[in-house]
Amino acid sequence: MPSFLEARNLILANVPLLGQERVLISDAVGRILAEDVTATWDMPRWTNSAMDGYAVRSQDCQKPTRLEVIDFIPAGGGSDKTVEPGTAIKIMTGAPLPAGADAIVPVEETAEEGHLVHVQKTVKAHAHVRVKGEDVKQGECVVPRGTLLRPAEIGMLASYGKVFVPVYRKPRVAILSTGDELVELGETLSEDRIINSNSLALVASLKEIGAEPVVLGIALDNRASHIEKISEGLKADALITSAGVSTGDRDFVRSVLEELGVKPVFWKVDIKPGRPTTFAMREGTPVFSLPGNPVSTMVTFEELVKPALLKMMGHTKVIKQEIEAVLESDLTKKRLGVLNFQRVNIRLQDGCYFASCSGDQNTGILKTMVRADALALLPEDKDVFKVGEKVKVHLLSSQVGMSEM
Ligand SMILES: Nc1nc2c(c(=O)[nH]1)N[C@H]1C(S)=C(S)[C@@H](COP(=O)(O)OP(=O)(O)OC[C@H]3O[C@@H](n4cnc5c(N)ncnc54)[C@H](O)[C@@H]3O)O[C@H]1N2
Ligand code: MOO
Ligand SMILES: [Mg+2]
Repeated sequence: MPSFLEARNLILANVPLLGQERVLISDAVGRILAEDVTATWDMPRWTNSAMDGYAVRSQDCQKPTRLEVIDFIPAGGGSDKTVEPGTAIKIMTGAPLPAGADAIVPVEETAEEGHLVHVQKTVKAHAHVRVKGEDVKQGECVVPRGTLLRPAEIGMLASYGKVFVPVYRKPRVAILSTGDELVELGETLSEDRIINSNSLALVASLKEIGAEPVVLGIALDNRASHIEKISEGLKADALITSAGVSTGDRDFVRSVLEELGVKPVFWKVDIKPGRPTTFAMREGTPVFSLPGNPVSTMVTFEELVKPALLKMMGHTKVIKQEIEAVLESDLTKKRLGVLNFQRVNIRLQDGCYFASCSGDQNTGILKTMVRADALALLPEDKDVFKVGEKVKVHLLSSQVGMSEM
C-alpha cells in the first residue's frame, strides 16, 4: 500500500495534460495560460510624465526659479517644442516627455504667474519621469505558461492587445455516487434514505478550481447499474466515484472497474481518512474512487484528486504548501503507523499560525469538516501531539488571515 506521498506522486505521474483552446480575454479569468506571452513592445511605450505638472530641465531648477511656459501637453498629446533653458512645458500624467526636459515638477510644487511658472522647490534629474521600457522590455516574458489568470494578468495581457488568449481546456469531470441508500437532493426522502450530498460537495469542489462537473447521478448497488454508469463516466476527461470502494458485500466499484479494463495504479492508500481510495487509469482517463463517508470523500478530493486535476488543467503549482502551525490544543491519533489528516482551526497572529482541534475526528462527523480551516498532517510514527508542538497543516480556507469588520 503506498504512503500518501507515494500515492500523490503516482497520481501526478499518470494524469495527462489537457489540450488548449483560445478564449476571449474577458472570459479568461480563472483559466490557466497555455503559452508564454512575451512583450511585443516596451512598456511604457514612451518616456512620459508620472504627474500633472511641468516638464523642466532639472539644471534650471537647482533653486526656486521662474520659467516661461511655452506649451501644454495633455495625455494623448505631444509637443514639437523643445524645453530650452529658462522654459517649461505644462504636462499631464501619461503625456510624452518633451525634448529638452529631464524632470517633472508636480503642479503642487509650483504657482502659475501669467505665462510664467514659479517652481518653488529644487528638482532632481529624472524626477517623476517614467522611462520607456522601465516596466517591461520588448521580448520579455510577461506572463508564463501555466499561470492562473487573475485580474493582474488579464490587465497585462490586455495592455499588449490580446483579444484572445490561449488557455488549457477545462477538464470535464464525471461524478458518480454509488449506494442504494441514496436519493437525489429534492427527491422524496423516506426514513431509510440519505441525500446524495457527496455529489453536490464534489460539484462544488470542481467548480471552485474551474473544472466542469458532469453529474452522472447514482449507481445502485448492483453490477449492471455500476457498469452502465462507470462506462458513461469513462467518456469524460476524468471520473470520480464516491462510496462502494471498501470491502462490503455491496461494494462493487473495484471489481467493475477491473471488468471494464480500467488498470489499477493502487487500491488503497496508507492514510486516515481515505484508506480505501483507489486510483486507476483507462487509457488517458484517470479514475479516482473515493470512500463514501462524506469527510473521507472531501479529504481525499482535497489531498489526492485536486493536485491531479490542477496538473491536467495546466497549473504549474499543484501541491499545497505545508505550513507549520503551533498547537493550541492536543491532537491524538487513534492508530500509530498511518498518516492522519485531522480537521483543525487556524488562527494567524503576528505572522505565526496556530492550530486547534475542530472537534470529533471520526470520519462520520461532517460538522468538524464544516468548521475546519485546515487539515493537520499527523505523521505515522507518533500518536499524541501536545499543545506547543509544531505540526504541518494544509489550508482549506481562503479566509485564513482575514479579519472581522
Ligand atoms: N470491514 C471493513 N469495513 C470498512 C473498512 C474496512 O477497511 N474494513 N473501511 C472503512 C472505511 S475507512 C471507509 S472510509 C468506508 C468506505 O466505504 P465505501 O467507500 O465502501 O462507502 P460505503 O460503504 O458505500 O459508504 C460509507 C458511508 O458513506 C455514506 N455515503 C455513501 N455515499 C454517500 C453520498 N453520495 N452522500 C452522502 N453519504 C454517502 C454511506 O451511507 C455510508 O454511511 O468503509 C469502512 N468500512
Ligand atoms: O478511511 Mo475511511 O475514509 O477512514 O473513513
Ligand atoms: Mg462500503
